[in-house]
Amino acid sequence: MTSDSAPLTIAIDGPSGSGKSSVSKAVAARLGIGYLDTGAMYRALTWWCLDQGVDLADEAAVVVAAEALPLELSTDPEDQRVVVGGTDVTADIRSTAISSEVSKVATNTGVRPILQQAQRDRMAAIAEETGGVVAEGRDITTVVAPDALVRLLLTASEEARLRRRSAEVHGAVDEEAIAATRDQVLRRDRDDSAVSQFTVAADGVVTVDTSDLDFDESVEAVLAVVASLAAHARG
Ligand SMILES: Nc1ncnc2c1ncn2[C@@H]1O[C@H](COP(=O)(O)OP(=O)(O)O)[C@@H](O)[C@H]1O
Ligand SMILES: Nc1ccn([C@H]2C[C@H](O)[C@@H](COP(=O)(O)OP(=O)(O)O)O2)c(=O)n1
Repeated sequence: MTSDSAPLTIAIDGPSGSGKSSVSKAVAARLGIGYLDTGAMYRALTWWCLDQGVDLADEAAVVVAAEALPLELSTDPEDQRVVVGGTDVTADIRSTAISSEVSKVATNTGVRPILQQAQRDRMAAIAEETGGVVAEGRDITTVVAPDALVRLLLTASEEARLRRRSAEVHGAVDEEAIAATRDQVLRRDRDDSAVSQFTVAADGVVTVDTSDLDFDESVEAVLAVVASLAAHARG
């Protein structure tokens, strides 16, 4: 925590497979504060559009859907739940089907400000409720929360990110599994880079490269940066 009143706001960006979601959840749990998965919001909107028969190429229609998105998103880092229009889509939004389409929504420039404002509102509510928030995504350190106390870019080599996502999605890291993972990691990051800067740390953003760190070491590395910046803020 910083001073008694100021909430501990932590923004973490990075490419696919860098460990943002899992490390952010572990950090939030260790600090006893809430968690916001902004990627889940883009994924939930993608799922909602497909469920409602909205053409993802019809940018105006997707904006209308974004404004009416009936999204319930858990903020408990240890109990992540995503519900859209009463349907639990926690698992569905992580499917390859959604991963292969989500960039169409994420690169919709009419959608972004709607979700970015919703993310700011949710961050403020979570911080108020729990004393702080860890929010992760692609543009949190640069657009959504550029004034966050802690701003981190979590990155890793392409090889490490492909291996991690392949193990997670396919349960294997052989050549075939890695090849099947390339689109949802490397192609998606290329598409996403068109609307967010998350490959190079912006001014004031600390880079944590997890290429050669295991999961626990990654969590400890992030917690060390948080402790250092929080102490500095206390003066
Ligand atoms: N440093 C690490 N070493 C090994 N595996 C990791 C590491 N960080 C995350 N993982 C694993 O890699 C996979 C992808 O992590 P995730 O948090 O979903 O990444 P992102 O949210 O950046 O796409 C998950 O199965 C996660 O447990
Ligand atoms: N703040 C954010 C968060 C995610 N996105 C986009 C980029 C991604 O392709 C999708 C899904 O994000 P998600 O964090 O779930 O993706 P990864 O877990 O990093 O693979 O949404 C974004 O544009 N801005």
